[in-house]
Amino acid sequence: MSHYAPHAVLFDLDGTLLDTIGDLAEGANRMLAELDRPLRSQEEIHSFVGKGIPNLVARCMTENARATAAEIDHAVAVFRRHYAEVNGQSTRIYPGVLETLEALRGQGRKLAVVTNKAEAFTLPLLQRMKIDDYFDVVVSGDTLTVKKPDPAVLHHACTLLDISPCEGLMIGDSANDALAARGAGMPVLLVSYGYSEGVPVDTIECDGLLSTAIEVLDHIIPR
Ligand SMILES: O=C(O)COP(=O)(O)O
Ligand SMILES: [Mg+2]
Repeated sequence: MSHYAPHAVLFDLDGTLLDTIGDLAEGANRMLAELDRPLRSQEEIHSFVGKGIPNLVARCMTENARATAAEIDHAVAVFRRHYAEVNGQSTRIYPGVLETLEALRGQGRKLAVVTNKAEAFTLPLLQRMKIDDYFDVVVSGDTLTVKKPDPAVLHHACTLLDISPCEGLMIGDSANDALAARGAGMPVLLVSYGYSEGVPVDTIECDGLLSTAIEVLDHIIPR
């Protein structure tokens, strides 16, 4: 097992820190119902999460169906209205996450969230789940004009954290996290319980798999 001594640990949000699928599915199906489109199963929506809200909405509208670009743009606005109402309602913190954040903080490491979720939903959700105080830096899906897997979001987070990418450790759940970290030159561990767009997580190139968040601590040299 590889061991790291990171100055900062950067976490993905959906599927890594928080189980948000119930609220994402509720927001998506309220949108589809309002637009008179066929509803989607939670399993389908699970495989659509990972590349941000516009991508989730586009996939809900176009997979085995047709929609114009204008219809998708309108659907994004409808989704955002519904998701704002349900964001956090059925969201749960994954087992071991609070203990892990506490331990890392206790070791004096900086913590960050780097998510593809839009900022308007990220900050209220962190507050609602009472985990916002753990994080020194939050980079959301629309903080820059690009999202994960573009490494620019990790470079941006590192600038705000005042570290170089090799002094960070990324914890994520999908190829978007792994590719962003690889591109930035940052080690990356993936949790096996999250949302990986229907791709088996053990087929994604990374530095190690975690079956619960607390296993992050096994990869870190204590100080
Ligand atoms: O909003 C998404 O599609 C995924 O968000 P995440 O980057 O926190 O997993
Ligand atoms: Mg994720």
